[in-house]
Amino acid sequence: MAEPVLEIRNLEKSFGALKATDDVSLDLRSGEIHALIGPNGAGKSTLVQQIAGSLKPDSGTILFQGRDVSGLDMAARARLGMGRTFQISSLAGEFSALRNVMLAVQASAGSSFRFFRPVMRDASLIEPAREALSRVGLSDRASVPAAELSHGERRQLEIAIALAQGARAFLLDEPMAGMGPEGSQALTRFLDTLRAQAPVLLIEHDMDAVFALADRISVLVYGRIVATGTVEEIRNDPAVREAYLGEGA
Ligand SMILES: Nc1ncnc2c1ncn2[C@@H]1O[C@H](COP(=O)(O)OP(=O)(O)OP(=O)(O)O)[C@@H](O)[C@H]1O
Repeated sequence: MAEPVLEIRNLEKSFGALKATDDVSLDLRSGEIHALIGPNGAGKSTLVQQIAGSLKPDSGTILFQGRDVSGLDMAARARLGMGRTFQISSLAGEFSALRNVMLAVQASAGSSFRFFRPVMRDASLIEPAREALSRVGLSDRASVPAAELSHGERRQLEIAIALAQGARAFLLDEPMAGMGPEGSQALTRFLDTLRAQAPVLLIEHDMDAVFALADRISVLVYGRIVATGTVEEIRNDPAVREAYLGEGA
């Protein structure tokens, strides 16, 4: 079995009397999509924020590529290769897809010494940016302004940026949000190819996407993981059906 890239051990987080994260342990292995599902308020966002480093756990450990990152802030974790795309996009809409990647690569490389060099003529930025667009299948959209890309293509562009910045694993928090059925299906096809480049911890309400993509699913209910297993195991788990999926799921 593949080595875990990300390992969460015995994580705890309370808000007053509410245990939002209750002794959560899970891992993300190389080459897999591991989906985290659960009803509204189960604690998915709280867990993602702790993994990304924007919220401090009360106790527990987070290992990334074997290294304890529990004490590191979000920027430090991102520098180690924890990629995260946000529900609110930070793309510059008027700039081309290629330029968005180049600017991000320049920013993450610490660009002050390049201050006077026009970004679009900087060969050291063009190649990695083109390579990143190719890795997400956006090569033929390189010159299109980000604002003119479809919702799903913008997600792909955000992932290209994270890859260009050295992402080794992804935390994707509801990537299908706000998409129609066609967009979701196209993004599902893309995410299916992404696992070969970097494993994905996928938080998603769209169960068609989860069942189509997940190698494993963990089910969170009231802050606790009640089951982890394959799609088949989770579909057939009586406790999961009762707690979450409901009748006829
Ligand atoms: N900063 C906070 N202060 C107090 N309570 C909070 C805070 N953040 C989250 N909670 C509570 O913790 C619980 C888990 O919330 P969280 O947003 O993590 O759930 P979720 O599974 O992401 O829900 P959704 O699917 O609706 O996004 C909820 O009861 C929520 O009200």
